[in-house]
Amino acid sequence: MVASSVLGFPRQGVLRDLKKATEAYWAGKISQSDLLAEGKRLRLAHWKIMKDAGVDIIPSNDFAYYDHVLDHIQLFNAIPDRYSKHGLDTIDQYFAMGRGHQKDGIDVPSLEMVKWFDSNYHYVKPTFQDNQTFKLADDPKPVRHFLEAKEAGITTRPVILGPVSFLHLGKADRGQSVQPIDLLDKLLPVYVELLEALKKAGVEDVQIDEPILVFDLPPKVKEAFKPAYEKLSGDFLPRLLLATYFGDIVHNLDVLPSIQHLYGLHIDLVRNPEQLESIVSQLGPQQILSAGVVDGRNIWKTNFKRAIEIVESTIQKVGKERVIVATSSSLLHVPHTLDSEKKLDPEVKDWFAFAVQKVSEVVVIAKAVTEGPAAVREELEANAKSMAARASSKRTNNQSVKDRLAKVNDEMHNRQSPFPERHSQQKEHLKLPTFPTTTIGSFPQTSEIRIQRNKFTKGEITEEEYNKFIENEIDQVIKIQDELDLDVYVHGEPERNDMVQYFGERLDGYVFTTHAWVQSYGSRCVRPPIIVGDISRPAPMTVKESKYAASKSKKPMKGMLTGPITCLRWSFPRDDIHQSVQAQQLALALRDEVVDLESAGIYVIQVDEPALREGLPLRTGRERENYLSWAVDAFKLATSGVKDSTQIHSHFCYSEFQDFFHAIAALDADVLSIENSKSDAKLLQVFVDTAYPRHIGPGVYDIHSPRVPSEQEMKDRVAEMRRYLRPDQLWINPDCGLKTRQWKETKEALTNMVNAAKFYREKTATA
Ligand SMILES: CN1c2c(nc(N)[nH]c2=O)NC[C@@H]1CNc1ccc(C(=O)N[C@@H](CCC(=O)N[C@@H](CCC(=O)N[C@@H](CCC(=O)O)C(=O)O)C(=O)O)C(=O)O)cc1
Ligand SMILES: N[C@@H](CCS)C(=O)O
Ligand SMILES: [Zn+2]
Repeated sequence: MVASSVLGFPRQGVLRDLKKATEAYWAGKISQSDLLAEGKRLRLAHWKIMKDAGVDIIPSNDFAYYDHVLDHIQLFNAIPDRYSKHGLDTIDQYFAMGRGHQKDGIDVPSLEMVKWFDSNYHYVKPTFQDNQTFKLADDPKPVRHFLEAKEAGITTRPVILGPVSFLHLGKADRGQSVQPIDLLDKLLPVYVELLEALKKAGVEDVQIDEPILVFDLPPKVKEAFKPAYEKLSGDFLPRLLLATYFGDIVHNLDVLPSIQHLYGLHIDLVRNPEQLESIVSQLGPQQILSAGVVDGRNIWKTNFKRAIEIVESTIQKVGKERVIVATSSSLLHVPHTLDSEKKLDPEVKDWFAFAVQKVSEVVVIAKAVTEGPAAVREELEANAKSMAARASSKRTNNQSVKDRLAKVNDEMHNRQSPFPERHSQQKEHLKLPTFPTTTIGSFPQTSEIRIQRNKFTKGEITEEEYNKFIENEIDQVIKIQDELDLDVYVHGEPERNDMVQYFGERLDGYVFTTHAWVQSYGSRCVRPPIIVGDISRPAPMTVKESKYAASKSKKPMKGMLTGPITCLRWSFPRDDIHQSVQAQQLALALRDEVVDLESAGIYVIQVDEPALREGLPLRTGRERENYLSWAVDAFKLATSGVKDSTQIHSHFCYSEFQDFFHAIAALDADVLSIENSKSDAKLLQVFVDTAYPRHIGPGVYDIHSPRVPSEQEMKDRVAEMRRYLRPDQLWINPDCGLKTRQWKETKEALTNMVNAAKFYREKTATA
């Protein structure tokens, strides 16, 4: 029999129940036990969905209140002193690491949070000390959750992050120099202890994730697998199925023979079906292959015919008893259920599968290969019909979009003049002081804004009333920026539900959902729009609000757009045409918007590309350069239609550019704002090494945390930046937009930020 398996399930629940409970707990509206009870309810509900669907191998310990990597930090007691010394309750200490803690006399910023591989999910980075020790938590969560499921009559396979990935995905704490992988010997005994405890609780198999095997790894990290997995195997421990996802592991094949004593291996055959042959050739004679054929990263229905062919070919190679049919990765990255979507056009709804539907898909595929296609004939026929309908739909063939694309030429990718000429015109035109201050676009999305938007969506208020409300919000935001004395203003983005969803809702070729939420970080979720066809812009998308704001402000107003790559990456993209074509279609739509903004009197335009980096293929080499080439072209196509005197900004909320700086430079943006407050200012060295000529605003404070940094902290940060950047080059801004913050902390933090900028402005003037 071929077993079916799911690598992980979304945590939030049908209506983002976990988000609501967590935020209510933070706000002091529910108790700790209420929150824990809600977590338990959700876990049980999700296990039951999988059990009722007939899944053979159901995951546990995939649930996390904030982030699963953070769970492991606490599980192994890799908790920096600054969090452990206050005697906080376990869960509060956990949230303090995730989001910072600033109350009851405790003031500690969060740990760094970064992208999980090439997804839009963020994990909390393990942060190690030179004298790091590890200790297994009392009552370890993987054991507790396994027993919880068992009590409900559900046998699960716990998921844990493997020791090599846990270390490699971490970093040395600020001021420390330890190389995380050197901590392996100290960490392994704690893994053994955990596995022993799991075995004692009745666990037979564990899914141990080592996703870093998809990267190009330093030799030292590669060599760490052998000793690690030797120590983690033995009759006294559960059997281990090592899981990889989001890429192929063929380049790390030489690691596999060293871990032959593993029970099995999981590989992603959605991304890289071609790796099957090589992997199978390295499997030991008894080892299981878990074939990831149901996409954990996108919402398209699985093509059963294709998936069954892959599984059948695996069976031919290793035999039925050694194959598992699985999701390609955890389903964390897809929304909960399609059943909640009552407004989707039935034509496209028939093309989609969310987590609940994907759970059934693995069961159908496993049954098809176990019992033969006749056992699931109806499902196979319906699936073939959906595939055919999608392939022949009119949505995917818009001739006018194709015609316009054919006319794109090189000239359309370049600004009229090089930067020095543009800069002198912009200087004349905008008259900005040194160390100009600005924000990244969004101001707090208050519950009042969300309530009014919700009322408008439901038809409870008219468009006129909603527009009036938005204008009033813009008025307020301008008044506050006047009071703060910022230099380049923004309109605050009150009309936007999300920086990608908003554009998806205004472009042809997209559909959007009502409940299809996906966790982005902590309690924050996004509702990615879905690209179903060729993209075009039926009408201006942002001009009305920006024009209104500009008419009310005395300082330059920055127009605010989401760039083509970010629109692509944070949507669910099509899988029937190359992403470069989708990016080009988006770029042309945005180019029209940029030109329309300029015509409306907006002379500073920011085109956000925070997703540019996460789109980088995970391995270095030709594939990466190819991506960067079309991604940079898309940005330039979107932004090059304006005059020299119009200043193009771009924004990235990450600080690691080292591996693709040439692409950032090639964007030719007049001003870049980047995240920098939580990373080492040394990362700015790349701007020095490359003699980067244009302007940069490295964020001076972290916006993910409610904590307000003092004026002195920001001055210190600016002082560090000044070691790398020329005074005439440096802008002062936060790390990212302020939509998740409250007004009180926003005003306080920005006051400190503007004061820090003024301090340096005066100092430079008198020097
Ligand atoms: C900058 N980032 C973004 C990423 N991806 C995106 N797609 N967008 C981003 O901005 N990736 C990297 C980072 C991640 N950062 C964030 C930051 C903030 C959020 C966030 O705040 N998400 C919100 C949801 C946003 C949204 O769409 N809001 C809707 C309201 C929807 C809603 O809650 N409706 C209620 C009813 C209304 C009410 O009564 O409040 C309901 O449906 O129940 C809107 O504004 O209209 C979040 O709350 O999690 C995400 C990623
Ligand atoms: N303009 C957006 C960028 C977020 S990455 C914002 O300010 O929210
Ligand atoms: Zn950002």
